[in-house]
Amino acid sequence: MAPILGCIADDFTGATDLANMLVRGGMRTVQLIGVPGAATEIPEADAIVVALKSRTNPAAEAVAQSRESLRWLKGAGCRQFFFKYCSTFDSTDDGNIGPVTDALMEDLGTGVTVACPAFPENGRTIFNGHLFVGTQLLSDSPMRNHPLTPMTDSNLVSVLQRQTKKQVKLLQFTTVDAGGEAISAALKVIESDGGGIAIVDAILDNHLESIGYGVRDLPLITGGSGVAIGLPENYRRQGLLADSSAADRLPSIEGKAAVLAGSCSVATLGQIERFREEHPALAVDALRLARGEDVVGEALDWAYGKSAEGPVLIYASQPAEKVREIQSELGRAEAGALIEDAMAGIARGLVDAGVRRLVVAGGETSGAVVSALGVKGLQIGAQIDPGVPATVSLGGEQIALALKSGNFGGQDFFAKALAEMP
Ligand SMILES: Nc1ncnc2c1ncn2[C@@H]1O[C@H](COP(=O)(O)OP(=O)(O)O)[C@@H](O)[C@H]1O
Ligand SMILES: O=C(O)[C@@H](O)C(=O)COP(=O)(O)O
Repeated sequence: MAPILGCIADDFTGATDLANMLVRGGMRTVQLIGVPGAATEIPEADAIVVALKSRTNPAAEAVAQSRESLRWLKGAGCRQFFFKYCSTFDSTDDGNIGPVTDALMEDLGTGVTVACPAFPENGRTIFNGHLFVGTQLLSDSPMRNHPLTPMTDSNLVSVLQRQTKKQVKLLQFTTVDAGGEAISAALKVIESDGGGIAIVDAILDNHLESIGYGVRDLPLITGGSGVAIGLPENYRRQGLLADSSAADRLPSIEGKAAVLAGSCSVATLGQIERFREEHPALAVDALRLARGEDVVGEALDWAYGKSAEGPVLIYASQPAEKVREIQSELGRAEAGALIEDAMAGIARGLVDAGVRRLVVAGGETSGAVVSALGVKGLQIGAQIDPGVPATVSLGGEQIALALKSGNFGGQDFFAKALAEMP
């Protein structure tokens, strides 16, 4: 049977996060890496998530890749489509959430969609259009210091309106709290009133379930993984999805293990500190990289030397003040790209030396690593922590991978992931 839901994610950890949510709902889900081509086989799955690395690309590139992915997903037979971006709405005033949403709406011939990054399980809630991270407004949270997409405005209606030509409207809490029928009625009113993109308030999972029901007839849904909670039940009700208890089964993978971190989020910095207490750890120095020193070769030699001591950690992550210093010397994008290339080279070297179990922290970092490993797709397994599943690569050498969004995971995430990966 053809897949039901076709998803386009703007980064790799975001893609696994969404896939995790769908698998939890009983949908067999496959993640494809990069824009699928004519020769890409349609996987046997209920949902396909195309993972792009487009979050910080120029908007025109992100739009082109998203459109091409949509074309492929339509060709694969998907009936509903999902554009996944970060639960902290990571973007700049130049894009890419607005331009990609506009293009997908146009290609699907729809005048209305929702934009809902809420993910209460990970502390992201939306009230009166304002995004909260835990108890803080987005603009007061550590996201204001993100190395690539600093978020300094919590009002999502304003943030999105700066990125799109469409009208951005607010679907308020009172409507959401009234349930799925009230939400679909409100969306119909928006549609007949000139259409647009509705930022949708949500505080609890039951709001996301109502939103899931309320968007059952929309061709396109946009948001974080949370808003996917209610979708599998729609498909079951429509007779499209069988009960599937084995949606998260993975093959087991033998081999050495390592952790790579390029995320500078507060959560990742804490996880690094914790892992360092019991495992060998090495910091990658961005300024030495920029001077052309063989930092990658040294890191690999160090890792080979430590391989008898169990899993090693190699990280570029630094606290915000240090990142600012490095960026003022190298440039924001340049520093990011330089470090991503280095982490990719280290991952390649580690896998060549027999590593088969890899935890990667950071969305952009995961994109760089997975691309360098030539991984074409990921089979999605059980959740390790909210938003992060275990996965196994598809095609070529099988590698167990846990791709962790910078902000996600408990303090012992790295050790927990290595213990729970297949
Ligand atoms: N020490 C550093 N200085 C500057 N930039 C860094 C440093 N360490 C990592 N980066 C860059 O910061 C970005 C982090 O983004 P990402 O990997 O998506 O993490 P997150 O998931 O926390 O957003 C990457 O481009 C990475 O290369
Ligand atoms: O929605 C989320 O928060 C994540 O799925 C996500 O997109 C992660 O992005 P990074 O923080 O850049 O890893």
